[in-house]
Amino acid sequence: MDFFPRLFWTLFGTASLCYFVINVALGYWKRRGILHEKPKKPWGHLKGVGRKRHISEVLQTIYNKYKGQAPFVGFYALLKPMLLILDLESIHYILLKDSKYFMDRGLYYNIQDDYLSQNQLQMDGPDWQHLHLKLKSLQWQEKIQNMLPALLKVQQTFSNSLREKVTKSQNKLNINITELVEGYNIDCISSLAFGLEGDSVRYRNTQFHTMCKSYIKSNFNVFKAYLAFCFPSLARLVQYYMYSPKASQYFQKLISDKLNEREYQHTQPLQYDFLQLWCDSRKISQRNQIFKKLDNQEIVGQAFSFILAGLESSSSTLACCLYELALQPEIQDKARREIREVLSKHKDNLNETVLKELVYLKQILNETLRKHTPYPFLLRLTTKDYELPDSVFMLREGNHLIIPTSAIHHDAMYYSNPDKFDPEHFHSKQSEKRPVGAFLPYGMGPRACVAQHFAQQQMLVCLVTLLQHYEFTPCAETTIPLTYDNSKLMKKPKNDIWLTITSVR
Ligand code: HEM
Repeated sequence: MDFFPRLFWTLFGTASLCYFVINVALGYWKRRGILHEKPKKPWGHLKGVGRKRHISEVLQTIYNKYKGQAPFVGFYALLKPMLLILDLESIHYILLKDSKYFMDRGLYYNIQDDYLSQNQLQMDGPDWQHLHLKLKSLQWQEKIQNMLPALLKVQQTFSNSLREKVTKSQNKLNINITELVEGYNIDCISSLAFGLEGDSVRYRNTQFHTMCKSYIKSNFNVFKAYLAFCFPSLARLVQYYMYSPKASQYFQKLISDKLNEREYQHTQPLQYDFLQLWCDSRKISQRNQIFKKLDNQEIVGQAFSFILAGLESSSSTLACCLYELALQPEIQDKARREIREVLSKHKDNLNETVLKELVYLKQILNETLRKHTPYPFLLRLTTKDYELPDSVFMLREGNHLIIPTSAIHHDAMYYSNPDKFDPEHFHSKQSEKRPVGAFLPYGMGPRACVAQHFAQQQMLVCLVTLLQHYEFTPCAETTIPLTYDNSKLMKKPKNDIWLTITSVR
């Protein structure tokens, strides 16, 4: 056959096959008779996401359109059918009561070829359960209080360096808040999880800092990552990996050196930290055969989860919080008054009791997590066919579920005037009235955030340090209103937040 007819039939055949595959894939909810949002070919419902729209906008639009009509509604992430859960009762069953059917997230991980993916956030099935049991046996949630001194040591360095910087500029300067709080969080991670002290206000370009910002491989491609999410077994077969081998090697070597220092040279840190907890666990587990000891690789994965799960979420929350306080000085003043009163009651000794008594500051933090929910949705995979109680609705094995936390946090049924930043939303009288599941910034159930208490402590300590001594106001570089970076799944400000910082007495 001549070249042109052959080319024509090849193109025609490929186009027909694509058309067929797209039609079959995007007809899934129709074939199952499930209420669904009509998809646009071939994007499903993701048209413009990543460029013009943030994923949370799409989820909120579908949530607002269908809530009250059914417990869930079907939609498509490109060709992948997904279910958006619409009511709090179903959420309660999925995350908590019947969580055994929804223990997985269905994210891609590859223990053999991508060591850093061996972390609690990404792993599923027996791999996750095995690690989860080992970590649970360490009772680390209970031990987090013992780590406050280590956290306060980081805070002290941060506070001293910042004071020096502000004093040098005649007590007032325009500052990149995003960088400032991110630096504080990196110092917390490097010190508590990797045993490496940092001082980000003075030294920003350390190797640790660079690796925290560049752990994704340089030729990362969103489309390939999407394919790995849809076809994980195939992706493992072709040894697909996401993390930069350089970052992987760096974190592995760092942890292995630090573990050697602590285990064989017996260099105990002055303050108890996560690395010491993992280190000690190896001695305990040698005696207790029920739980096998954590190996180096698992410790690297745990330490890395501080960066993967904790860095952007905490940094974005702190930056958004200071932005909101700069726009509403009366709320900022009230927070400062509370911090000063509580601290002076405890002779300026920042401790667990002080953090407990900072009721209004916690309202502010919760309001930030509500309005700027860093993880705008939770993800679950149905691992067994499941009928929602008292209904005719069936979730099939393999269905991916999305719980739209950000949309729920903006639902006027649960929060009056939801677009306004108002810490009174979390006044105890308001919170008590709210149903379970209406505030889920850290998720809920067995796969909820493992570090919720630690993250809250870390953010409160930072806010106390900043608000006690400084006032924050908008400056010429402040972008108002704040918009989110559409290219991220997380809700993270698009532009760095700049504010004027002024020393106050
Ligand atoms: C503002 C701060 C933070 C927020 C809002 C946050 C939120 C979340 C959310 C929503 C999840 C998923 C929950 C679910 O699916 O039900 C999660 C999981 C997780 N978070 Fe956090 N997180 C924060 C900070 C941290 C920090 C500092 C760490 C450090 C270790 C951390 C470690 C993890 C891990 C390991 C998981 C996976 C748990 C599992 O699947 O077993 N998070 N977090």
